[in-house]
Amino acid sequence: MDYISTRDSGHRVSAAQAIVSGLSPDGGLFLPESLPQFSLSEIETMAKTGYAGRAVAVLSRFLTDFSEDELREYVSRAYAPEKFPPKAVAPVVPLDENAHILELFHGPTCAFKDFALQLLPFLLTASLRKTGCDKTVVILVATSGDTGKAALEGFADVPGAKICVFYPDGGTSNIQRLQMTTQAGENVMVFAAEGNFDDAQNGVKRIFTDRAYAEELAGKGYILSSANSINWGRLVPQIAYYFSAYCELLNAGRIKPGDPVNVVVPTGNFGNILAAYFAKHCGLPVGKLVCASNRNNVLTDFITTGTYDRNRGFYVTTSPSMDILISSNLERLLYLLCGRDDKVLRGYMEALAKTGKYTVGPDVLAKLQSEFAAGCADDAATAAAIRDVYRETGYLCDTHTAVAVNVYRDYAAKTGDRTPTVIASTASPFKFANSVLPAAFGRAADGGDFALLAKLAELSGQPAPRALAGLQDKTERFTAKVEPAKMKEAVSGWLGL
Ligand SMILES: N[C@@H](CCOP(=O)(O)O)C(=O)O
Repeated sequence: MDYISTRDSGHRVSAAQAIVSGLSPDGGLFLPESLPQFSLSEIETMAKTGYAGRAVAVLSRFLTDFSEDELREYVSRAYAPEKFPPKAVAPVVPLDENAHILELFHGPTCAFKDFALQLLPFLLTASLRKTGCDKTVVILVATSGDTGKAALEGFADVPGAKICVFYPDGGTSNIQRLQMTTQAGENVMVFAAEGNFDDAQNGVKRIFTDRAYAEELAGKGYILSSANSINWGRLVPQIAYYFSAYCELLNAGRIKPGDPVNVVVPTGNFGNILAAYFAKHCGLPVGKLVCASNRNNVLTDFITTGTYDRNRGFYVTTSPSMDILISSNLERLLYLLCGRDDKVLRGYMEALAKTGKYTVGPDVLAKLQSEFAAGCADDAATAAAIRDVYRETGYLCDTHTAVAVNVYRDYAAKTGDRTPTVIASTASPFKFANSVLPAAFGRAADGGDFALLAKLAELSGQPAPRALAGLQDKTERFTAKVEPAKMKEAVSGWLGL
């Protein structure tokens, strides 16, 4: 199967080439030329296997230049028992009669990003081989909190790879920051970028599309790639866990084969919900896709009105991984909704770059609204959702998941939709103990990060993940700051150019 750039439908590459490049040189994102279809009986067969079997079944239909044996090996290493709990890689926990939490935070860095970023190093190094590239791959990452650590963990000391992460200075939780700044590995670098996530992401995209810089790097034996969800290799492993969630519901007798489920996703860069959209369009019985945002509610407004307008205040919230106003993956959805018309898509993206806004036509808006619902929750509503869910069910959710629960409850109340629902839980509550502790238990968030972790463990009766509690014994290695305009120079300096 070939992959096509959203900004030039004539630009076709193999899966391996798409994974190596990350972003298309024209600035577009790669998409499969068509979507593989899964029948109900194939989904029922998947339900009889474990997580690895489901992941291989999905990946092999998208990554057709990889053999099933290769994929099986990569998947078994990525989701090995020392990284994810073997019987509960992506468990589904009932919240009430209709709602279920898909827990995606049991990997090494306690966030859903591990599903893709434990696998991407295998996919990327194999893709370099398949494309005959003998250069060292330099992975640039912009993060609002979770991707950065997951990417560092995945790529640390991977031969033939170097990784550099930019996080917004002051824009992540302190635990998220420490996860990154204490990262071990000879091939890793972390910078605090001045400004917000959008500034960091724009800076990284500028570097990717700087052809002269790519040539300069090539001359020194380097090639750039991305571990953000602009890279197709980041997105495709996420499609697998929506199939897995459906299988879990079937196995638990919560649904019958063919029953539709709604999916609610807290999202900033639109990658996680887009993975659910792809699962739906590959044949998974999904009804509504509910897009949940925090106070940075540019996506809520877009889905409600058809106008995407990033000209608004940027807020630092208690769900920092979603503090984003330029949602990269929306470009992929728009391309599909406008019938793969690259000219129309380029028009939207040019308007976004020049004016910070665009409005889609009524046909695109109608298609969008037929599949997506949207809502948002500010920090107070998020805290109230954590408190209510904990009091009602004993379930402790993190701030991002709480945004989704709040939006789901609003959606269900407004529409009366009682379809069985999967709510993606994207991070461990312990990553955000400073917000979760006061919300769930009414305790003041004082005493330092690790005292808060310990208190949350004590009051909830759940152990704090070792990967987080262990941070207190680690030394911070990375303290450098950089202006977004100087990110390229920072990369060059780190590479010793
Ligand atoms: N929420 C992300 C922001 C980057 O998104 P990605 O899906 O492109 O990696 C984060 O936690 O960094």
